[in-house]
Amino acid sequence: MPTKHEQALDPQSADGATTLVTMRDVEVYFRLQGSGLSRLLGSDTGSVKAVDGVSLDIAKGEVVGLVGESGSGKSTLGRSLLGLAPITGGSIHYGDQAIADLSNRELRGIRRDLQMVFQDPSAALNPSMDIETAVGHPLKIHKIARGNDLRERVVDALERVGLSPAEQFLKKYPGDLSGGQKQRAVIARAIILNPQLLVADEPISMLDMSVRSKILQLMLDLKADLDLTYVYITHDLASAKFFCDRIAIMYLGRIVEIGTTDEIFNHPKHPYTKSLVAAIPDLDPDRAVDREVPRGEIPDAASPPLGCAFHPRCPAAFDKCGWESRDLRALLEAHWTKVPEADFEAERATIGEVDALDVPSHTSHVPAGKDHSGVDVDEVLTRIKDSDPQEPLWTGVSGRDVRPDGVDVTFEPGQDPKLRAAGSVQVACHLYPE
Ligand SMILES: Nc1ncnc2c1ncn2[C@@H]1O[C@H](COP(=O)(O)OP(=O)(O)OP(=O)(O)O)[C@@H](O)[C@H]1O
Repeated sequence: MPTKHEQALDPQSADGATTLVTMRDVEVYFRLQGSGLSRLLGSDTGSVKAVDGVSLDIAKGEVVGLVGESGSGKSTLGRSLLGLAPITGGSIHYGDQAIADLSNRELRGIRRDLQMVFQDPSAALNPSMDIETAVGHPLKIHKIARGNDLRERVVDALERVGLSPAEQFLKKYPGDLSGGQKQRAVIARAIILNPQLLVADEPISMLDMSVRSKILQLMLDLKADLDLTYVYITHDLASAKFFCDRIAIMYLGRIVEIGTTDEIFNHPKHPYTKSLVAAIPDLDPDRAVDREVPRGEIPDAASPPLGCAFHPRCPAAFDKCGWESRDLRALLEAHWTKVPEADFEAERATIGEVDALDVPSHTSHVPAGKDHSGVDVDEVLTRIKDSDPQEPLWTGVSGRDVRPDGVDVTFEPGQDPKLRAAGSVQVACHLYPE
């Protein structure tokens, strides 16, 4: 007879697996503080969309990877799952319980089932607490065991994570342990309450190369022994390949592609996924291939690009992708870093102040410099276009109106691609229309 709790966790998905966590349109927006004056005036200081409309089901027993560059929202999404980062939109259900609706007491109860392993084991362990106390702490907090029973459970957890013989570790302090041993102790603490799901946030990135795969192997062994489910957060696609059943590629708060590990590695669809897969270092120099690393850096999440957020860096971008004023400014500046000094001086004098292009818009005005006209500006724009006709920004230009004081450049409004099925993966990219 299943317990009430087990019944709650028993919505069967189509393929028969039990869905443990259901996320729908999850948003985690952080309000920007702004200056004291703007707060006083009540003006809108904007927000960072750390997670921006993520839907994801996690089946019991799965290892789901959240992969992306720094700032893509992986940690915030992982934290939101445990109620550590409050959601500002959408819903997260653990079984039939909506995480956002839980009281603090109920959340504490849920945290027996949902545990987190962090990146830095040194920061996760109190340096003045011995390992027995640290690993047994959750049992004490939840009033589950004490005395000999508690010690036995700690010994069992330490043995399970390979800190063996456990008795030799009980009275040690974190400072006595290596990085790998500390992370094993952190994992022991995370499993001691028999959780259902572990969110592991870059659990190996601060460890020596020599122990990284051992820790991942330990986690896989524990998964088999304890029937665990993992959410594995990493910027390192190679480790996700080893560890995950399914991988969600994140970019600026969104999932841009999700599929089985095999699909993601062997048939990546989103240009961002392709670039991440191509950027994995190849240990065999004879098999080295050209790397299609995305150009530029990940944009500011407080002011993401219009249209598809990846378009400014995308090698496959085209007219629909959402070109805008900031792309034009970036293009002008990139061009000016490449031309000879004299051309730069002349073009820079022809075009006036371009700061206004920093306001995101599909219409922009490129002003003429002092003693120059719109015709002169248009000539410069033509020269720039002719110098690199493959530049995808020009596919998005729907109008170039020459005015006396400059040129109005209008872009196709573009669209923000939704995540949708493309073959056996889901992908958010205009290259894969409905
Ligand atoms: N408490 C917060 N207040 C304001 N902004 C935040 C906060 N936490 C995260 N952010 C912002 O949200 C975005 C996503 O951050 P997050 O840490 O989730 O990304 P990440 O992919 O895990 O990156 P990293 O690997 O560097 O941790 C970033 O732009 C970050 O600056």
